[in-house]
Amino acid sequence: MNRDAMIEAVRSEMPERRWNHTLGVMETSIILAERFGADPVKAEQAAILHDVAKYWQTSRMESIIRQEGLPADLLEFDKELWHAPVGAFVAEQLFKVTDLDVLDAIRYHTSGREGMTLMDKIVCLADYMEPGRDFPAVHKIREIAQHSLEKALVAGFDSTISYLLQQGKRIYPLTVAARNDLLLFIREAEQ
Ligand SMILES: Nc1ncnc2c1ncn2[C@@H]1O[C@H](COP(=O)(O)OP(=O)(O)O)[C@@H](O)[C@H]1O
Repeated sequence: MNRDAMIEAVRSEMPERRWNHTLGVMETSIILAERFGADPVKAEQAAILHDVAKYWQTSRMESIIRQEGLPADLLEFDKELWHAPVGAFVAEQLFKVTDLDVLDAIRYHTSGREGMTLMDKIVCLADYMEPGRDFPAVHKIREIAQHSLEKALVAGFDSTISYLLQQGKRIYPLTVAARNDLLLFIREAEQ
């Protein structure tokens, strides 16, 4: 599917507010890709599709998770986490995306994972810091992202984890693994 058709199809899946967020993630993903040496075309494609399943009914997402063998442990955590792996499934099956870099960046854009690729990091960070975002740590995250993708992402995960702790909610383990791994990556890069 070409870029314009993809944009129109994704746009029709969400309210205008969320589409504006997607536009922000597209713009920010391109900037980060250029800054940190990734392919901006792939980064933009992952950004266009990252929230494609965000407004799908819970029951529809649950069926896909169960029937398509997506990680079953997702079902024990906040439903907000489901749209990312379901989105990767939709990108592959309905939008015919074959590039694993793009599919994984969609799949892990909310949770992160151990061993995040450059593309995973870019889309996940863009989701945190696109211009429409407004939460206490966002200014700091944008500032850190001027020089370090990994440090900015750790700051993003820290804000999510703090929020979840404050709310007494469960933390999906992939996010903890992602944060631990990024801290190791940063330490090794500085040695
Ligand atoms: N690691 C996690 N464990 C549990 N819940 C999470 C985790 N990461 C995100 N969430 C939940 O998912 C929500 C939405 O995340 P995200 O998709 O990044 O937000 P948005 O809908 O603003 O794009 C968070 O506010 C939080 O409630």
